[in-house]
Amino acid sequence: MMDIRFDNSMVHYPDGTCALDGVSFTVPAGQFCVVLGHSGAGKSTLLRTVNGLSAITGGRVVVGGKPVDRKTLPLLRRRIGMVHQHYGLTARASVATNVMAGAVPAMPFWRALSGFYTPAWQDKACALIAAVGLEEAHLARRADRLSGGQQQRVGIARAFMLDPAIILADEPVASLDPRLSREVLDLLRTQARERGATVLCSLHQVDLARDYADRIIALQGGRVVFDGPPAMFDDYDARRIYAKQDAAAPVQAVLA
Ligand SMILES: Nc1ncnc2c1ncn2[C@@H]1O[C@H](COP(=O)(O)OP(=O)(O)OP(=O)(O)O)[C@@H](O)[C@H]1O
Repeated sequence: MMDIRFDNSMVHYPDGTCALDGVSFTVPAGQFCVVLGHSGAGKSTLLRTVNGLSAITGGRVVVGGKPVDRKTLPLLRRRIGMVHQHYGLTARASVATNVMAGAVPAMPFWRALSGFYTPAWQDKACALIAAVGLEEAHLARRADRLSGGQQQRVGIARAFMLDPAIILADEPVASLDPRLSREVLDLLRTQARERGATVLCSLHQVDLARDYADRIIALQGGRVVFDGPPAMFDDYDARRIYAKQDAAAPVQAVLA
């Protein structure tokens, strides 16, 4: 179990864009924390500071008591699973191979290169594929032959291959319809709870955030403008964070 602490964290990209402007909050171990905000608010950047894909330019990000830096990152990355908006699967590889690929960070380089997975990894992948609700018949199917919802199930299984303490899910349901979005978020939350993982999940749908989050963080212009339980996140807050981008759109469109 690991917590994540943002301590006045800043990210200025080399072109001068300030994507995170002094963010401070702590995600306790085991929490399902949803990050909301309009496009460009800094959600992806926030998530990516946790596994070092975006380098902080000020403040600190502390994971499980250790600051994220060049020294801690190699080991830390093995404790972090990622779920992507577009699933991030190898299209022509099988479901089983895609899930086993989640073990690559813990494998010797030559093994990863040759794609040689030990029986233990194969068993683990099978168990995870079953846990995310995919039938055995799917094991050998090509990833790109699956529906979007099934592909994201594969993405979730892969993310749990190394028993991560943390899951970073960057808009995991943005490419799915509302029914599948709920199924996938249900699955992600259940798996994270059962396995004791802390989740930082960016979403743009307010209704989903309200239903699935233990806690909502809303970002605007790289700053935290809301931090609290879903029940406290009211329509006023939703209007406020989406006001800029959706000034011309009815609020209901965002809340629907
Ligand atoms: N590599 C980069 N170089 C320069 N600016 C960047 C880079 N990545 C992101 N940005 C900028 O930083 C700001 C925050 O971007 P970020 O992707 O974190 O936001 P977001 O809330 O995840 O948006 P979206 O929902 O569209 O993915 C935006 O202004 C974006 O244009």
